[in-house]
Amino acid sequence: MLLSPHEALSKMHWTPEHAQPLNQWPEQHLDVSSTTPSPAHKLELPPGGRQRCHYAWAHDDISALTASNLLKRYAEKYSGVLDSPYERPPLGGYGDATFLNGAKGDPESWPGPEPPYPLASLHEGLPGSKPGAGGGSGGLGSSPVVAGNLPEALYAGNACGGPSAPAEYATGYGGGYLAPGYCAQTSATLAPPPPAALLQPPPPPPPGYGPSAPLYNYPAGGYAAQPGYGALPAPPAAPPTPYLPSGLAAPTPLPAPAPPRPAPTSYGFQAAVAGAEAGVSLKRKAADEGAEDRYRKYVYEPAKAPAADATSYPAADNGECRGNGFRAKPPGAAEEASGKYRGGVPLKVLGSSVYGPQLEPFEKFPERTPAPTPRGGFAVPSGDSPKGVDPGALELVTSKMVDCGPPVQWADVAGQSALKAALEEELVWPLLRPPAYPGSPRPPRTVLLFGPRGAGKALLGRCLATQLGATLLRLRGASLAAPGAAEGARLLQAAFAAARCRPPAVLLISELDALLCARDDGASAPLQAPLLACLDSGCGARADGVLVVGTTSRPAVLDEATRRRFTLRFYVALPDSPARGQILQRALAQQGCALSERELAALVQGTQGYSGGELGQLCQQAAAAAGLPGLQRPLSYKDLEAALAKVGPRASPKELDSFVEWDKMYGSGH
Ligand SMILES: Nc1ncnc2c1ncn2[C@@H]1O[C@H](COP(=O)(O)OP(=O)(O)OP(=O)(O)O)[C@@H](O)[C@H]1O
Ligand SMILES: [Mg+2]
Repeated sequence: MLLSPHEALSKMHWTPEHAQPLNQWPEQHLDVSSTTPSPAHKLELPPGGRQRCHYAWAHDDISALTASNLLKRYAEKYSGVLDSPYERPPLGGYGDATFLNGAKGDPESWPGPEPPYPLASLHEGLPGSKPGAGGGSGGLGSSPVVAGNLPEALYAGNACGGPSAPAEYATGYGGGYLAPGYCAQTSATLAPPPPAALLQPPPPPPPGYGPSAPLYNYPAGGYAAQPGYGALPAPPAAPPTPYLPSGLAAPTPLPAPAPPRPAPTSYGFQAAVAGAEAGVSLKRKAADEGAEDRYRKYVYEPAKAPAADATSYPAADNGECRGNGFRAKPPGAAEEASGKYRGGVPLKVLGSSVYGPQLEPFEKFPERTPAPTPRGGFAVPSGDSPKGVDPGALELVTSKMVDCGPPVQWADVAGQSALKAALEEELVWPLLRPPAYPGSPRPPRTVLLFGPRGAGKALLGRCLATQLGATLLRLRGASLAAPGAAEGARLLQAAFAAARCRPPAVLLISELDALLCARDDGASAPLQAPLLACLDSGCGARADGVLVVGTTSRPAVLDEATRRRFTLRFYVALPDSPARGQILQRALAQQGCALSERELAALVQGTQGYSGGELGQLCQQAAAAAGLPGLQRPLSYKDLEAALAKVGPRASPKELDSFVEWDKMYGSGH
């Protein structure tokens, strides 16, 4: 029987409007009853050869039933094409062979690699390939025959007119796996909506044909962008992976995890948006957080007797000037200090674990490069007597007020980590650092330390002098006020003058409030005006190399004028438990007493609210009660227990609250 598709169709649903597309089809006469192709057929083979065309040659005699089935099959195929209600590409674009077995028959180059599909349809044997199911596709694929034979059935459901992924593989194929030609989008601008038949839900994939075992073996990138799809971005080429079928694009690799963002610190955003003031407080907060670690490594060792030589703080300064009129510690000061304190018992020997980890020696303060040229006339002592200053008072100050005690390192101050960090960063470093540029803001020259009595304010003042390598001059407000207003003013002026003559110098004025208190007779504080005048002249614009440290346990006495003269105002709080443990250890070691860890912990517990000074008094009281040092026995815990009854904390909770309040209002915070 010799039939051509054209003839077959003409017997089925041939109508004149179908003539045009069908006329474009190459005539293919198939001798379905013959076992060999006719010479005409051989001539009509496309140049690609047999493998390419996949003609369904009949190699054996076939029965009438088979011939009928074949006829029906081709007829349905063509009718499926013709019955498709919506627009589709010209049939010639697909080539005749396309409708036969998916092979290309048209001479135009097809954008994509050779479909490696075998003759046997992949849909055969699949439940979804039954006639009528359509594999979820419409158009060309709506014909059960076509859908059963042609992988192009998948293309038909694409609203863009191009190939698309089936819905059940949308997640697997839809994103980065699909080549541009898949055009998974259903753009209304590109094509009219598919008919209702096309919206049929696709049949579920058979077992084993999930996204992980894809039936559709489209090679990645095998479908180049179709005309009009150019706007679609090409998905990244996925590397093939051994566990995927060949030709299937591997999942798009996840983007490399972003590097962990540094944990947000108190610096940065908040400081930037909240302005300079917030920045300062946040900076302190950060210092607070970091300070504990920074100072934990300091050794807290018992101090030895004052140096035999009184040159720890050289009264006559011949050293070079550094930075803002201050210089680093005198050469060898750090070594000298460590040498002096080396004989002490480190905390890790005596201390218990409750007092922190093992401590290491304090790092030396980093050496600063000397300023290229000394600044101002205070860099090198002039040797001239300051004008307008009583020479007798000056002599008195020089002989009596210059402190020649041992240097005090940061490690010698127990606890107060945040405060030490703030002092170092806001005072010591700016003073030692050369000015960034001519006319840059001057570092602070005045600092007020306020807090309960014995909290260590004077100790910190001495420490500042050590860190700055400065001459230390000490004044007591009560001592200045005692001889009378005139004498007190004279001494005050002489002290400031002496400090200016010996730069760098730290002028430590303890009990500052005594200079500001109103007299008993009701008259205003006679020394306040001289003090303010000295602060203005001694720390004024032209005064380099002098730092004034005022301390008070009554900050409320300071009026605003005095308060303003102190650029920085820091609260020196009572020592916390670890700091109390360190102070007690140091004091007890001097008495030759070593408590057990449990006893020390109990003592620390029992001395809550004690200042450093009171802890020292407690140990002295215990020693005195035990008759030491005449009694040749070590101090015991019982002695200290007995002393606890006699030496108690002086600062009341109400007083402590007032410090906190004042700090909130006027303090620099740390
Ligand atoms: N944190 C501390 N670490 C070590 N010793 C301390 C500490 N605090 C206080 N002391 C000791 O306590 C004693 C009193 O300290 P200091 O004179 O510095 O206190 P103060 O705050 O100036 O007291 P006042 O208000 O009475 O002048 C000193 O011997 C000091 O060594
Ligand atoms: Mg003091």
